[in-house]
Amino acid sequence: MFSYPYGERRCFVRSWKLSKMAQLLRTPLLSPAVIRSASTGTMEVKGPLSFWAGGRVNPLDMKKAEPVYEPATGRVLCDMVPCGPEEVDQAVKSAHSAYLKWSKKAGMERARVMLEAARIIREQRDEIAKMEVINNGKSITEAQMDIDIAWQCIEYYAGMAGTLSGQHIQLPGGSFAYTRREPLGVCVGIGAWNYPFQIAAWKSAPALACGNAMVFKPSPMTPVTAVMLAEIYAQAGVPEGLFNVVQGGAETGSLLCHHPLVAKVSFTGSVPTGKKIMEMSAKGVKPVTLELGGKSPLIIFKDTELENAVNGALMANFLSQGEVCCNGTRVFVQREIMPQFLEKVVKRTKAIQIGDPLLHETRMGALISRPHLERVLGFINQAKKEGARVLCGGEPFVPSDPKLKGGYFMSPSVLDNCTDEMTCVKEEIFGPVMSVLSFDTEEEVIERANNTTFGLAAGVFTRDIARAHRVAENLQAGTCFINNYNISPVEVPFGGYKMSGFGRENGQVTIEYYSQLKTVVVEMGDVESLF
Ligand SMILES: NC(=O)C1=CN([C@@H]2O[C@H](COP(=O)(O)OP(=O)(O)OC[C@H]3O[C@@H](n4cnc5c(N)ncnc54)[C@H](O)[C@@H]3O)[C@@H](O)[C@H]2O)C=CC1
Ligand SMILES: C[N+](C)(C)CCCC(=O)O
Repeated sequence: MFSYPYGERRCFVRSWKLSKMAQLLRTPLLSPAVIRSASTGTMEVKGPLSFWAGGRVNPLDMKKAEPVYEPATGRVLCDMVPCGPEEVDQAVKSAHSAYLKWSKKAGMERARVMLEAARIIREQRDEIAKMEVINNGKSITEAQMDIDIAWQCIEYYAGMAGTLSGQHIQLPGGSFAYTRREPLGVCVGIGAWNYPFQIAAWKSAPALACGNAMVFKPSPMTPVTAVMLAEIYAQAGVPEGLFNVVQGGAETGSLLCHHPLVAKVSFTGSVPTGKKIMEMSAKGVKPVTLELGGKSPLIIFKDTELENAVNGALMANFLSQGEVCCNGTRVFVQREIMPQFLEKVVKRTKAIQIGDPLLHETRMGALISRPHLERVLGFINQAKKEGARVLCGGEPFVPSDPKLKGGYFMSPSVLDNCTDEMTCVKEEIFGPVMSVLSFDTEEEVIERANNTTFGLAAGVFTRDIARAHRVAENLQAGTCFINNYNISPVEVPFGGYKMSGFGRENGQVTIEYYSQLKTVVVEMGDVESLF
């Protein structure tokens, strides 16, 4: 079992040594001009990618550096140097001292700084989106939407910071009680690689609005843009240490979960890791938010407006090369309209332009890594063996542009003839693979849709409003879309049922996951003692 290795005094000595050794860099990682002049295959990111105490820092042991790849070309983009126990301790301590200052500010004071951060993101939106594309492989059009959602999220919670308040409760004899909504302290965010900047914003915005500080660990595959967010918060005027980035993988993540000064962990990623996060956090009785995977159903009834349903199915499956946790990958189509639906959906899928993700006409970029691409292609092979029919795609794709030859591309796929028992229908593939299943009745499809351990999202397409709401009521999922799919306004709570996790991100309710309630009881009379 892991136990935190440092006592307070030793920790101080080590911290001092580390701060002497570590060079705190306050210059931005990348200037907007450098990013603007970059194109696919040209970018190199140099210098420290971790950030605490208001500047970028390199971990002590540079020998542990791991290469980070540009998915569209397969080139090395930068090195990711994981943080060990000493660096994690430094970052958490820097967050804690910032928390002591930030939590004493009025909500409106916090709001002003957060609005400035949102403004800077808006101003630098195209550059951040470009870096996201180079590091993640998704298309620039999508990355720009992701960055827009990120600043909107910070703006939304800035607006909420000034509204945080308690209750006044009248008690007998003029006595009363009141409640205070207080921050938790240092919150940890652990992110996945599919929405690197957006996940950092979804976690930090409500945390900071409530008066907390955050230490964020991005996925080791996408370390770049979280540091840009840290620089933006610093530029906006947060206290030094309020939003920190530590780089690393499982080991660094586990150090964060065990650190005694950490009050809460918010995690986005796979179910197996989510379980480990919960176990580790349980040792310190720390609350967790878990945003895990899914195998969401999308149900299309025969009375639907078919063009919209086809658009919905494409949006439900092919955003970010299918690497989206809430994707509606089990598409149930009512038998009578199956031929028309398949004809249209296959035609549209074949027309998806795959290629250089920095080009505006590209609609699908590269998957995150070579092993992940192979894993997704493995699911297609397995599906064929189990009797599914590949109507299109499902093959490695080599773009004509020579610089993209080493990229991790594949053609988006539609699988027909699927049954509920097939691996492609049961397991999260996390790639551009749509499995289509037919159904006859509403009752039957609800039962089949719910027959999964996941419960992140679901969708229904129909013109019958009573049916739409009845189906939404009966689907076991944290989000149900009616006549659309995968839109994510920041005002709307997002999170899972069943093994897709718990806790919510976005919306008003998330304030409750980043704050705690204190009750203050005030006696106005004399104390009546029983003794
Ligand atoms: N819900 C979602 O949005 C996502 C779901 N996934 C699912 O997970 C699969 C694997 O993707 P990964 O990035 O490998 O997900 P993962 O769950 O392994 O990693 C997510 C994050 O957790 C960290 N982590 C891993 N092990 C940890 C540990 N023991 N303690 C603390 N932190 C730890 C990782 O470094 C990363 O930052 C995907 O193929 C997909 O099925 C992946 C990304 C996002
Ligand atoms: C933005 N949205 C709704 C398409 C996906 C966000 C959830 C995730 O991290 O996969």
